[in-house]
Amino acid sequence: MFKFVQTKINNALLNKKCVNIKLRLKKISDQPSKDNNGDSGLKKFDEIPGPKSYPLIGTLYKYLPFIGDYDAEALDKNAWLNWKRYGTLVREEPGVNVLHVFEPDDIEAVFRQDHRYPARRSHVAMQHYRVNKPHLYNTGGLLSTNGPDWWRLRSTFQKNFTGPESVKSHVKTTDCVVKEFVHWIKEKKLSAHEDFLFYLNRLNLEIIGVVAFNERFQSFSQSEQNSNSRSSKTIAAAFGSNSGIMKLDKGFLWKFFKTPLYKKLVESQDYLGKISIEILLKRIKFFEENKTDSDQSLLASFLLQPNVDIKDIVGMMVDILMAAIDTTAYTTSFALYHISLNPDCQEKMYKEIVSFLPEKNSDITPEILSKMNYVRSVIKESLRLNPVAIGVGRLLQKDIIIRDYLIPKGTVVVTQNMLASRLPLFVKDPLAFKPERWLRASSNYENLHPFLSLPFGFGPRSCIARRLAEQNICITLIRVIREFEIKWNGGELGVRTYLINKPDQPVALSFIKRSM
Ligand code: HEM
Repeated sequence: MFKFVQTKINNALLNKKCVNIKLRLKKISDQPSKDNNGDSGLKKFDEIPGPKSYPLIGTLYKYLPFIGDYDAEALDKNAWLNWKRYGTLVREEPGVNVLHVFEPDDIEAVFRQDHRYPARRSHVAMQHYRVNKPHLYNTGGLLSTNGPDWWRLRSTFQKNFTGPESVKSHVKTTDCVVKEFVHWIKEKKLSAHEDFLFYLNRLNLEIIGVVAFNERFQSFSQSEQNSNSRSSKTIAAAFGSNSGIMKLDKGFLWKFFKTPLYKKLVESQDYLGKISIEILLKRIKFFEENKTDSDQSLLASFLLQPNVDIKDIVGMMVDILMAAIDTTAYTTSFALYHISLNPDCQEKMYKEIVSFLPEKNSDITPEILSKMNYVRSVIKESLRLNPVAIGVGRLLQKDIIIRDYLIPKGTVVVTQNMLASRLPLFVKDPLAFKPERWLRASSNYENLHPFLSLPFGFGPRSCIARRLAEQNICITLIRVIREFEIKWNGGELGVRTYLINKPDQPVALSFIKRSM
């Protein structure tokens, strides 16, 4: 239904928007120029259209049940209402000044004017928790820290994540884990309406366990499926941390007393901290007794780095557990959803995979991965329609100019990439799943705006593990489609936003074994 209404309104808006976009393509200067009277000639932030704001509560009433028509867990739908009602730039004041930016040219302008230490206003309560534990943490961690402290962390750990050789070195171990997973699906005989997300979470815990820490959680074993097991509690603690972040960021009561949501965050962070320290001590002991080059994990590379602070490593380990499991499991869920609903795409994928892996058990190598163009375009297309983040958030470190408006330092800018990626103004037939639009060699290639789909963010603050995450998803899809034909058993899959976009109903799939 939502899809239908969206398409109708999109079409009605299309002509108007095309005229607007041509009229307003103006060059953006870095600094506001002032005339002799000191008047910059720029419009004020308050003049940007948006819902009415009241003293003290700002626009928070829009999120209240019965009174407001925004839903704190449906940010994609709020974005849609904002775009429909107010246009390309929308001002909101739910406690802080927020600017929603919808068009790719404007999104580009935001990033082009970003500070050298791009900042986000998120994970505020988690930062509060960590800085109050100075025996364990030096900072709030990479996710929540801003300014020079953030850069110190980022530059310490970046090369371990992003170096092409380092990423490739994880292909073999990841493939081993995924092969086991595929074997497990064959044995398990999943029922048609079971939620496959439950198992994708386990798979991604297992993958990040070996890649990041050289640690197997054995989360598919009988005992680990128990809700009290280490795997189950780690997955729950990662979700428990992530799911409260957005609401805690909006609120402030937790600063004065421990609200139930803050308590949940504390419990989850306590658990992730405990697990990280146990693994860290185990690795340090291992290195004392063995040669270090037998361990290719990220943690080994952190420990081998000169002058690295052990408390920064603990923070990084907890951030990895928080950032790796849900994001990758949700992205894989949406990719499987789209593939299963588009049999032609599935067949093309299968043909490409078989051409590189003629035997089911043939090894996946970095060279093979680099040649799987169609599979990679499937991932891009799925992330266009279903990015885990609705867009990218930035806390402005200086005044910037967008479309003749002066946007003051301190404003939270949210780029609305998910919504923009679903508008016919920027993409042909936007709600259709067409991986070919990403393939230069295809007649259906579209030269999409480079700032339209940004599932991993942009610039120096973008996802530190992008290559690793893409590689993990690619290996998972290759192994699943090589082994099974998949079918979708559910309805239209939407999202609920708990910081990131989670499937709003069970990921219900059938797996039909392929004969060869
Ligand atoms: C499909 C999977 C993933 C997606 C879509 C994703 C997406 C994102 C996005 C949108 C950001 C914010 C970027 C920005 O502000 O410009 C981010 C940041 C981050 N991601 Fe990922 N991510 C994924 C997987 C992972 C994994 C597997 C890890 C860890 C192993 C990870 C660790 C991080 C960290 C630590 C940051 C904060 C970086 C910083 O602030 O400097 N992510 N990710």
